[in-house]
Amino acid sequence: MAKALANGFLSAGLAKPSGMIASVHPADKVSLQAFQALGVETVVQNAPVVEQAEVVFVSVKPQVVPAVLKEIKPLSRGKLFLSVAMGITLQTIESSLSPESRVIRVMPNIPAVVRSGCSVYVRGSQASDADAQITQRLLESVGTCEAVHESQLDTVTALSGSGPAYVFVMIEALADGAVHMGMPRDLAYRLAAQTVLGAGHMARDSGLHPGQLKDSVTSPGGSTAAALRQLELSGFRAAVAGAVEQATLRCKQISGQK
Ligand SMILES: NC(=O)C1=CN([C@@H]2O[C@H](COP(=O)(O)OP(=O)(O)OC[C@H]3O[C@@H](n4cnc5c(N)ncnc54)[C@H](O)[C@@H]3O)[C@@H](O)[C@H]2O)C=CC1
Ligand SMILES: O=C(O)[C@@H]1CCC=N1
Repeated sequence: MAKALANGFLSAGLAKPSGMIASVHPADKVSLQAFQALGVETVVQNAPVVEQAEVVFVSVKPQVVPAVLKEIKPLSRGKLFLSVAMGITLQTIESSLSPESRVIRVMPNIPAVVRSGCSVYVRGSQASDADAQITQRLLESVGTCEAVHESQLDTVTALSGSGPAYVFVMIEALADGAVHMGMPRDLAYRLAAQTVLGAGHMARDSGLHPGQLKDSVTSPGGSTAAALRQLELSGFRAAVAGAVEQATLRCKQISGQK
């Protein structure tokens, strides 16, 4: 996620490679090379990052967050931390860093890499209006960004944080169906991806309910109606809604709420 954000900030012209520094696990050569390819200084300790940066993204796996916060606590005074870790609460982060640090929880998503992400954020107890503005500005440069209450964050994670994965599976499945019917795979992926993009655009911008948009595609007695019947028989809606529910529960499990 950090690489996607860095890439997005650079494409947006909001930051220069010389203005960023990234730390990676010493064994993680893939991340090392990815940040280096962006021209960003990359180190294998966290201290130089916290010492040099004013805004520090915490973008390690939730299980690694406690050890990283413990390590950087002595350096954290006066810094703004933006944590993208799922399931790690503001209370946990704030109590693990200097009381004079400021924390904001952010839930971005991976399309930030192409500046089509969507993010939400929640201000910690010490974060100022200026910190919220910095967060908003950074994340709006790579997509949409809005403030939410922390009680929404697990469900946001399950919907828009993880959501691109569900959509990628759908694109694969759409293409698989077309390939099964004899279409070349590259054409199938192009059409599937553009179909999702176009439908998403309409769902976002038309002001119409998704059900109305669905109806506009569904000619009486036609192919879409036949396809939709098959989706309903296969439990498509329940499968997708269930995925969001399961992901939310996993976030709560990680944060110790369940
Ligand atoms: N991948 C996604 O689409 C999204 C991920 N997130 C959050 O982002 C965080 C990172 O997830 P991913 O990027 O998917 O995982 P990842 O495994 O791709 O990245 C983790 C990064 O942490 C680094 N790392 C590991 N141990 C470290 C340590 N001790 N000190 C410094 N760096 C260390 C690794 O080198 C790697 O670059 C997670 O907390 C996740 O919940 C949030 C939204 C979306
Ligand atoms: O799978 C995960 O845990 C993270 C959180 C949201 C997207 N990826």
